[in-house]
Amino acid sequence: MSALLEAIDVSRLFPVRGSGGFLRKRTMQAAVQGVSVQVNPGEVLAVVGESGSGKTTLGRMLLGLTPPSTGEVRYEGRDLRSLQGEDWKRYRREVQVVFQDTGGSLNPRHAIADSVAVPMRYNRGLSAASAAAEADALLDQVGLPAAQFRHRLPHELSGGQRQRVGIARALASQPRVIVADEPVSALDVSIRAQVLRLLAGLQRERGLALLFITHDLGVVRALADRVIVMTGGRVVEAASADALFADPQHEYTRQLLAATPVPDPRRQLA
Ligand SMILES: Nc1ncnc2c1ncn2[C@@H]1O[C@H](COP(=O)(O)OP(=O)(O)OP(=O)(O)O)[C@@H](O)[C@H]1O
Repeated sequence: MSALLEAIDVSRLFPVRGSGGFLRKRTMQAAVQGVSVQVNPGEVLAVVGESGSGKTTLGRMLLGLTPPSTGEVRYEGRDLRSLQGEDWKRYRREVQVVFQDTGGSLNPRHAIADSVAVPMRYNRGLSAASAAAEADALLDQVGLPAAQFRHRLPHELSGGQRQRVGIARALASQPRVIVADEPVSALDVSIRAQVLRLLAGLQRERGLALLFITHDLGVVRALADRVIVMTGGRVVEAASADALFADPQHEYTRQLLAATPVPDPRRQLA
């Protein structure tokens, strides 16, 4: 199977901050070093590792938000740097993101139905009326009945509801890939499973590829087909989820598994 989205030997350097917050000239630190990863159509690939291991930086490179210092990112086999005009727009439309805190990316003065309709109009050229109808249908699908929710403002929603809007907004562009960066970590434990179940259901129904960034191995076990494990900006293990949990190969993965109780996946999403 050929990869839909891939990083080939990417590294990303950032300037190191001195203790006073000053940028020390020419002192650079690699957030990601020599990482290759393939996201195949329709699969759930989890990127797991402790805080600071480079997961978000890798996700941002795949999203075209942070350019790699070296190496390349390809969509459908083409280097992002070579994409122009319609090809670039199509990539931006087909590869969407769900952040940890969607609230911050929603316009506080826009009704949520408008936030969902905007990408339909601008990315897909729908008329205002078609976008409004489709936005209503999407809100229904993510568990926010449109009749009740369409006119609400972001601050009138709970964190879990805002995250549902974030998912609807990502889907509004009819993506083929969603990069979800810790999408439930900021939510109350009690509602994490609901939002995860929603994401997993939509991924399956729509055959989306999902790159799921998390430090939560329970989530990995419940959702992922494949897993890559990062530490210190490098990938130390890549395996199917089943193989990773049954027979971790790398010492770091074994430590991660030993440090975290991983509940039965059936209970996570049941
Ligand atoms: N814009 C930036 N400028 C400077 N350093 C950065 C920047 N972005 C990331 N870093 C550094 O790169 C390293 C990796 O960060 P990154 O956010 O990718 O890790 P992470 O695994 O996603 O961590 P977390 O789970 O805490 O978000 C960290 O040391 C971080 O401080």
